[in-house]
Amino acid sequence: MTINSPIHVIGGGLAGSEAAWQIAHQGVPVILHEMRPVRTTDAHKTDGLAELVCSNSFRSDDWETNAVGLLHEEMRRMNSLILAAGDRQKLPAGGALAVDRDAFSADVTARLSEHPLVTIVRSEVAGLPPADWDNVVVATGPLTSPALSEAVRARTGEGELAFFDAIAPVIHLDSIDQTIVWRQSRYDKAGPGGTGADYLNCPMSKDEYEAFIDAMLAGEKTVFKEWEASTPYFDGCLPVEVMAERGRDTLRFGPMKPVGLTDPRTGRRPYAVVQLRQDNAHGTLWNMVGFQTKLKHGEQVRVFRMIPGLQDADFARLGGLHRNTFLNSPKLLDGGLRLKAEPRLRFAGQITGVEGYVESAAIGLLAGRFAAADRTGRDAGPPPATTALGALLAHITGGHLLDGSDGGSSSFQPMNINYGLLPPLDEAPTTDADGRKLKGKARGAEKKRLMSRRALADLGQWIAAREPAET
Ligand SMILES: Cc1cc2nc3c(=O)[nH]c(=O)nc-3n(C[C@H](O)[C@H](O)[C@H](O)COP(=O)(O)OP(=O)(O)OC[C@H]3O[C@@H](n4cnc5c(N)ncnc54)[C@H](O)[C@@H]3O)c2cc1C
Repeated sequence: MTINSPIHVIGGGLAGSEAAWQIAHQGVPVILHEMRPVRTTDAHKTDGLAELVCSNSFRSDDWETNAVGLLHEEMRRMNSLILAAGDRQKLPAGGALAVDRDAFSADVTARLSEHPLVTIVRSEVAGLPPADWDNVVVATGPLTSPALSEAVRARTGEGELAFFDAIAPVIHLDSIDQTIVWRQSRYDKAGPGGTGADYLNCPMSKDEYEAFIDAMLAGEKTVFKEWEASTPYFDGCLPVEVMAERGRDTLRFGPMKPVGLTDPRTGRRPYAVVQLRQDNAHGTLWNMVGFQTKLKHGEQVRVFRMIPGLQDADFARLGGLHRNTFLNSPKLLDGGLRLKAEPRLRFAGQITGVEGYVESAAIGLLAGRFAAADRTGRDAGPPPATTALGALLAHITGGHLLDGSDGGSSSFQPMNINYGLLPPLDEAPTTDADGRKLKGKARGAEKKRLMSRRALADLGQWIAAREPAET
């Protein structure tokens, strides 16, 4: 293969469009295969590239104190098509970046159609790509066509490609009240790789438990979309409120069972327990074990803050349950997003286990650059882990802790970008720029500011070392 042999990108959504753009921008020809309008998904309505299937918002555009805003800024500095089109087609939306969805999709479609190195083919890739496609980016999204998802599942192994996400909330460690929770594994069992004190435990008295069950039963839930409802709940993925509906004690004998745990404050076993398990290698994020839920987001915050120790919880991710095709990426993909078992196939977008328009496009950006670098022999390398781009990549390719100790084969579930994915600062700030002592929210905001500045400085150096022309 020569530098003029095309790279194939499958799927012209947020990730595939960005990947194709990045590849072409590196001077490599690219063929973008999009199945719409020949075939479509249950959510898409048009034949436009990068169609936004639901909200028209890319969320906060504040790069200083919001992680998705930081990701926007990093992508702008990396010549992102999705961010440039978003900026061109933006609508007034306060601090958020919201776009005119039709104009945005038309803009992306036009830029790619006009690019001399991009060819757009409107057809489904209905199985693994032909053997002579040596460099492929698969960006077919949460609603990948059945023929291709079956082929990927056959290649990756049963159980390594999920068709539903069952997301339990994830909480920032520094918002958990350490005077109430304690570290202990059930019966102090160390298990493989554990210490016997691997979980954070939130104890509940009988009254607290009863009030919690009442709140959960009364809480407003989201409903499945019509096409999602035909798929039944999977074993082990029952929403916590559905379990509560089956009997007031079901949770106390299920995920909230207190057996093998002793509250050091009382010396006794509590009436019920909510367990939190470490979610990332940095140890900054903890997920609520067994708490996948369809409670509305506002209700989750209200109800879950009733749990002792979580009264001030800052949620990095709230729970949910959706149709969603995604890989067990930390196990299957290498650091360059290639399938370890078949490195010609690289994955991008939501199918890699990131969540959201911007995150999907961000992984498309990296996959496109990595694919082009393979072709040209230039060093793409991963962006520093201190950047939002690098942190997201690190999370899906290994930073998330794969955990089998609760009996599940994988606890990997889709993730939005958040500051908990970035390595903590060497030293947390105690004073502001004027030397005033920082407390509470102001301290948290200053921490984010410092992490954002570190990210952009590190990204700048990384870009300068690789692409002097772009600095
Ligand atoms: C119903 C729904 C609502 C969502 N709402 C939001 C939201 O409001 N905000 C948010 O941030 N995120 C939302 N998401 C999550 C997610 O960020 C988006 O789905 C996002 O579009 C994912 O980007 P992607 O490029 O990975 O996939 P997509 O944008 O879905 O792109 C995949 C493309 O691949 C094509 N394709 C699929 N299979 C094949 C094949 N075999 N051959 C050729 N082409 C193929 C599809 O037609 C599609 O164009 C939602 C997801 C769903 C399913």
